[in-house]
Amino acid sequence: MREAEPPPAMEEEKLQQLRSKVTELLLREEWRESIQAYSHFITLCQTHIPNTTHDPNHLSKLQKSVCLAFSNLAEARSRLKDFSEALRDCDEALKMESTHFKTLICKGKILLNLDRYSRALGCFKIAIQDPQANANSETLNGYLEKCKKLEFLSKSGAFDISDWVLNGFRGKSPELAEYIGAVEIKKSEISGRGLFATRNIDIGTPFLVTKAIATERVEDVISAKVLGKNSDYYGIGLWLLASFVNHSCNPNAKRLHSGDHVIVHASRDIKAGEEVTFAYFDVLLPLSKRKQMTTNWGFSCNCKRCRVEEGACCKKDMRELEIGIESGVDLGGVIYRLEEGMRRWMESRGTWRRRIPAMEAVVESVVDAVGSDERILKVFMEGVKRNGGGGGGNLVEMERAMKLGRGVYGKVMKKQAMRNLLELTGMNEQS
Ligand SMILES: C[S@@+](CC[C@H](N)C(=O)[O-])C[C@H]1O[C@@H](n2cnc3c(N)ncnc32)[C@H](O)[C@@H]1O
Repeated sequence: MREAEPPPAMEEEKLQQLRSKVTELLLREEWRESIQAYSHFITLCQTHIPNTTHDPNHLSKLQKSVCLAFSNLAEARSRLKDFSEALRDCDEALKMESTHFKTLICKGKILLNLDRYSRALGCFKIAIQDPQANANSETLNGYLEKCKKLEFLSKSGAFDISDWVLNGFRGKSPELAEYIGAVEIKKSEISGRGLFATRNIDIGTPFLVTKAIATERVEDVISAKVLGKNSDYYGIGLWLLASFVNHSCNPNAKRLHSGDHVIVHASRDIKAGEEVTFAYFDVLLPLSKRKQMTTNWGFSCNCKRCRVEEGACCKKDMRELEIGIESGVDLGGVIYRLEEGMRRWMESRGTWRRRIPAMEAVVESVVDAVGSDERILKVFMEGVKRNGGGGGGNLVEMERAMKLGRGVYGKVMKKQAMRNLLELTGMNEQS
């Protein structure tokens, strides 16, 4: 026997009760419960829609309720970061009312979160034409500007994180967009697959800015860890494209974490076709310690530097260097002695083009390998200060400092900001 349909008044009352309940859940920000309740509410409304076709007013009211419920459902899902389902809910709402203000804002915000800047811009552009936009014009214009800015950044890679760096990586982290520069994934000689440059990349140039696809954090925000500057780094994440970058003890790229994003820049000039590599750990360590580190990481390092240092040609020099580092811990002294040795060697032979000797290999493995290490920059600054500098030398030294600085911080720092930073570290005292 068919169950009798409830009279419209009763049905309306039931819906009203459910409506109050879901609104309360939403206001209390109980997202999971809101999702359940809204889904139930929508199903209930949808079963009643066929019974209301004879009453256009009632039908339209019901459809409006469903549209709003889908919109709120999307909001609740997006709060739980279920963006794909949330987008589907937005589209359901927009099917019923293509310019639904609340849904357009919600969809725009979701798309922004998913780094779909131009589609997000499209949503906000429609929303701003709604009369309700007047009361929210500041927020809406903010979103429009943000979309335009991020769209530009994702196309140009013209990031500037000067303020944040100069502020010691504290405070508001810079607004970043996903950006993929001239790179591709290919088979690597180091191990498995690797990331390769498809064009020459100048030192300091950011060529990959990407958001973590998964994070696990102890603190609310993953804070930046740049060479020990931020000791409060408590988080792990998976950055898909960056995860193809192999380790090298002579790396040519550097990472900088900002929120969920990682910015990758060239810490040395990278040639087209060259593999992009990171230092997974402190590569200023001597060979024996680095071997321990790679063992901890679960692999045996197959980078060029390790292969050279393991080779017979420079074992003696490397041993001396290791003893020097282990006993003296005077990093500056070691590096300067090595540079001095290299200079003398060059002078005695009168040319740079001869066969690369052991000492040069040693110097290269220390200075070149870790040139993007902030400690090297500091040692260099101290050396410049100690030696006084002066006259034309200043300019050359400043250029070297700028190059080292770009290796450390990247071109993501404006030139003037970089100058200020270097001056803060003491470069100005000699001018
Ligand atoms: C983040 S993945 C790099 C991408 C990896 N090659 C792939 O094909 O997916 C890190 C892994 O690559 C390998 N690897 C990275 N650098 C290496 C190196 N210098 N020598 C040997 N294996 C390395 C190790 O197996 C390491 O666990």
